[in-house]
Amino acid sequence: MTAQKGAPVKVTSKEIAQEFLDRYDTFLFDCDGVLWLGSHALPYTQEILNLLKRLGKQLIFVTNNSTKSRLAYTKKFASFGIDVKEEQIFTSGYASAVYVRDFLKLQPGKDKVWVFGESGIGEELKLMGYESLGGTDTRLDAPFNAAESPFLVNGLDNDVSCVVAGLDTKVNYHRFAVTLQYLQKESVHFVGTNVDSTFPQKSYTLPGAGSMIESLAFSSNRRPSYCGKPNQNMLNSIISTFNLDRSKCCMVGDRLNTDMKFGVEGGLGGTLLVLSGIETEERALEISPDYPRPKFYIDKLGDIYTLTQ
Ligand SMILES: C[C@H](OP(=O)(O)O)C(=O)O
Ligand SMILES: [Mg+2]
Repeated sequence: MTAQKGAPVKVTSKEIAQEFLDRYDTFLFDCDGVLWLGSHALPYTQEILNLLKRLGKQLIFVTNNSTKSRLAYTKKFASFGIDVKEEQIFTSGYASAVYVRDFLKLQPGKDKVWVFGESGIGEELKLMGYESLGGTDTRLDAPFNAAESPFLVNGLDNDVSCVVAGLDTKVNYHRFAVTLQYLQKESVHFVGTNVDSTFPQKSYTLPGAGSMIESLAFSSNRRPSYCGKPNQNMLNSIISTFNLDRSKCCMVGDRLNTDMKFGVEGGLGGTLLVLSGIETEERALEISPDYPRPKFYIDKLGDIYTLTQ
């Protein structure tokens, strides 16, 4: 891993903030912990994004949160008064559906996908022509009983060729039990949306997708192919889609082992760690073999707006 040369620089003055803005043409933004915490927008999120638009910067949003589709995320942005097009948004659910289509090359109309997760996964798969089972099916909310589960009493669906697992805030033993049956079939691929151990909210840090996917990995004794950050397939497709100059791009995120690793391993011109989500200043400054240090860091993204006005 290419370590970020030199100690991270904290953005605390107008001069540093302006120099930071002038360096890059494109900003790739993580969402949870950077722009918002759950349903609460972080301070000056709308203002800083509008400032960047006025400066002619390109904005791309890259979230490991697979619970919503790209289209659903445009509605979340709109609820905060921010106009974002679907094409600007990349989720780990979308990256997983691309992996199913382009890497596993499953056949729509023939190969089905069992989903452990929320609507964002099934909706992206559906847009690519795949039928998915499980996911938000409310029959999974019932307490698990092997003799009564509609997913087991008639046997597993033999057309299921892949499991895609992500964050599921309605997680229960029924979902784990049926998903494990599919994972016990060697012919069924195991795809994980993202490795995040936790999920930042306004007042709490909650279990993240990785904590659920790793539970499935442990019980099935199988390793998932993770598709979200820091997987470089997602960054490579973003770079080629928008024909970007990596040296003029900056990744902005709140997590060292996903967002900062994604940017540094992707050879981007810079990284900005925000301390409004998962990480602390101590962790931003420590040298670790597991993740790179950011080039810049800041208490919260909106400080760039307040420092430069
Ligand atoms: C935390 C992560 O989302 P992100 O921070 O990548 O938007 C997730 O929701 O699992
Ligand atoms: Mg985040």
